[in-house]
Amino acid sequence: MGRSFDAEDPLSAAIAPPPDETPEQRAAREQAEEEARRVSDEIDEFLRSERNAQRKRKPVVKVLLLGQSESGKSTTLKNFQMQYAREDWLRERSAWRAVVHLNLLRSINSILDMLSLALRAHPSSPGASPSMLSTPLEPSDTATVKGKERERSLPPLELTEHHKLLTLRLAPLRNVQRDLENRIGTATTEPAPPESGEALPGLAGARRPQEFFVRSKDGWKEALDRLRSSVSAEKDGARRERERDEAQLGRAGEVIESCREDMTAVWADPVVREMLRRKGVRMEEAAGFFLDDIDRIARKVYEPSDDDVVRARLRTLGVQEYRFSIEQGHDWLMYDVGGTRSSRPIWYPYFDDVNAIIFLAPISAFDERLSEDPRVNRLEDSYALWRTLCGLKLLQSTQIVLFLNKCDLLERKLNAGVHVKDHVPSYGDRPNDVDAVKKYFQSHFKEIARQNSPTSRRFFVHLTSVVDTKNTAVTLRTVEEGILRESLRKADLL
Ligand SMILES: Nc1nc2c(ncn2[C@@H]2O[C@H](COP(=O)(O)OP(=O)(O)OP(=O)(O)O)[C@@H](O)[C@H]2O)c(=O)[nH]1
Ligand SMILES: [Mg+2]
Repeated sequence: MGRSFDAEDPLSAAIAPPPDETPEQRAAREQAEEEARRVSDEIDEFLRSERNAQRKRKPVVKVLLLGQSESGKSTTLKNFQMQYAREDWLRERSAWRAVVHLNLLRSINSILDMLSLALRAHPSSPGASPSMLSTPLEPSDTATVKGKERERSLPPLELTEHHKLLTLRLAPLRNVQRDLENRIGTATTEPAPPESGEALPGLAGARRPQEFFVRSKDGWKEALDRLRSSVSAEKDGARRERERDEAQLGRAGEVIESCREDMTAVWADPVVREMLRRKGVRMEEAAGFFLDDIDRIARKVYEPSDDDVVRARLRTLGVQEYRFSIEQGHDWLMYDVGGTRSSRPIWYPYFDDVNAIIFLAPISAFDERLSEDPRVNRLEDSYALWRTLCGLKLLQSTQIVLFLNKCDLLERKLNAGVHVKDHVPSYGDRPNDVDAVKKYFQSHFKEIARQNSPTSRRFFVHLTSVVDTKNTAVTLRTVEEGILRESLRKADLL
């Protein structure tokens, strides 16, 4: 098929065939033009069907996960991901190896810190001074530290040369921890307490839009990407960097494996356990607890299981956004935010158009303090946040689902002899058993919602342990159906 060209028109002139075109050249040109037209038609058709599909698509359901730091937001998101985005989950799973190893090293090194200090203060150790006993190192995570006074009046710990040897042999783990922290990034370190006395009280006073920033670059999603070998492989420089990183991770794995037996020995040692007991340190309750799994995970070839990934701790900085396709073609956008006080101002811009909020309050934290502000009780902080959210006019028609989380830790704590009324005076003489405590906290949150909501709203609550993936799957299914029904109702689609 030929084409006519207008010699006056500069564009026609520019694309006109050469005047001395042979019949073969002309046939080839026409064939190429035909092919180009076919491709162009295909593109047009593709764009048309995409536009139609967009029009037919059901509305995106937006869900925001809120709660203080370590309340379990990212863990809840992992449960969603495991259930609804299985492929992504499997692709990412082995990248969690370094995070699990880091969690383990932080626990072991904090025990070694305490052990070294106790060894120096031990009466048989040369150069020991009684003053050393009064300045024990705090563990690096949120394990509770209590009973320092009681510790001083007890007989000395039966520390031996064997303990000293163990601390020496495990010394290389400090460098490995540092390397892994550098490798994974700032999401691995907990925030420092505020320097001045004025911390952000809940959300109040934090509404300063000019401070809005998203540092998702540093969040756990990106930290994982840095650990995933397939990322940035295309450029030479990036490939060299990746190979160097992989070699570094490989070396870390070797050192960890070579220390496996000694780590097991430290954690199983009765004197070490007694030392922790005297200090009131309950490692089992700290985030990222893997000390009971040393034999399985302190290996170079270790592959994290689903449960390991759910239990691994990497804090969120900024806002992480995830899209899931949940049944019937509904897309869900979930936002996971950082929960520390300084992260909270960045929650506001997301309140405008979310369909639902899942608010997590870790009820086991009734005897703990915020790591970013040790003056504040964690349960009180959750109450304050809940009060603020329930009272916001902007959210008055947003569905809020409350997860009273970490029920497993609550039970463990009560069984260990911790009394709620020692930390929550209003608990009074109610029984110190798990059902009574859950009921009490639940009614307290319900009452806050009732008193502070601008208009009456239904109280949706779930008692959860989101590290228990089986039960959480059932909870999420109920939550998902409820949120979907509510958002369809609002969009007049039901
Ligand atoms: N035992 C137990 N551990 C939990 C539970 N929920 C979360 N965790 C653990 O608590 C730690 C903190 O959980 P995350 O989900 O990282 O907390 P987060 O709310 O995302 O914290 P930020 O990112 O700092 O705001 C992780 O090690 C989790 O495995 C629970 O119900 N029970
Ligand atoms: Mg998080």
